[in-house]
Amino acid sequence: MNTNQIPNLLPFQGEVSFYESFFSVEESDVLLQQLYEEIPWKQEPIRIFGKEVMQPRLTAWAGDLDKAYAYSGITMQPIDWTPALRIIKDRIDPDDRFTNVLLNLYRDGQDAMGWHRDNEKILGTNPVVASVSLGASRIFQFRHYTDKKLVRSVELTHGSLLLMQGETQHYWEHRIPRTTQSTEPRINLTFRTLYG
Ligand SMILES: O=C(O)CCC(=O)C(=O)O
Ligand SMILES: [Fe+2]
Repeated sequence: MNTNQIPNLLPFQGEVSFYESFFSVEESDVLLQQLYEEIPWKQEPIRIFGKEVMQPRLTAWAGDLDKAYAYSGITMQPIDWTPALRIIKDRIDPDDRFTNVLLNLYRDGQDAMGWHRDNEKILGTNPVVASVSLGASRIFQFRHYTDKKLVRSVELTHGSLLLMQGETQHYWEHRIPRTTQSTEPRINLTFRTLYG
């Protein structure tokens, strides 16, 4: 992927590029519907400060079947690539660098994801994360890990691709805040490489 002409959304200490219409509207409509139906979406509990709470969204983990994914006190067992996932992966990852994808289904604006970094050891030192969004537009925010007042925002639209790389996961947290604006579902796919 050639990212040379794309501006960096972060001012320093990381690289984030955004491709608004990576997939056409027609293609995105079909992929959204297909993923909605073919993925075994589940609401999973996570542990936060020792307490078990349900995640405010549905999730799934797909790709390399040898690679379970452990985060926030849960371990997700992978499902195989589905037809829609293969179509998306072939388009964003022709060199076959990513081993797996984490899927999130935000049922409406009340579903969200809190501040976090994608910095699990298994992702290596400078993880490359490719994030595909389908369905309702949602605001995606970055905030600097030590200067929490330093925030950058981008609207993740239907068919968009956001690429996080370099030192991003060391210095910046990200989240999808709740909103009263959006009532339609949104599916997000974050492609990752798991080492080992
Ligand atoms: O839904 C999104 O755009 C963000 C997902 C995310 O940050 C993650 O899966 O780690
Ligand atoms: Fe993330």
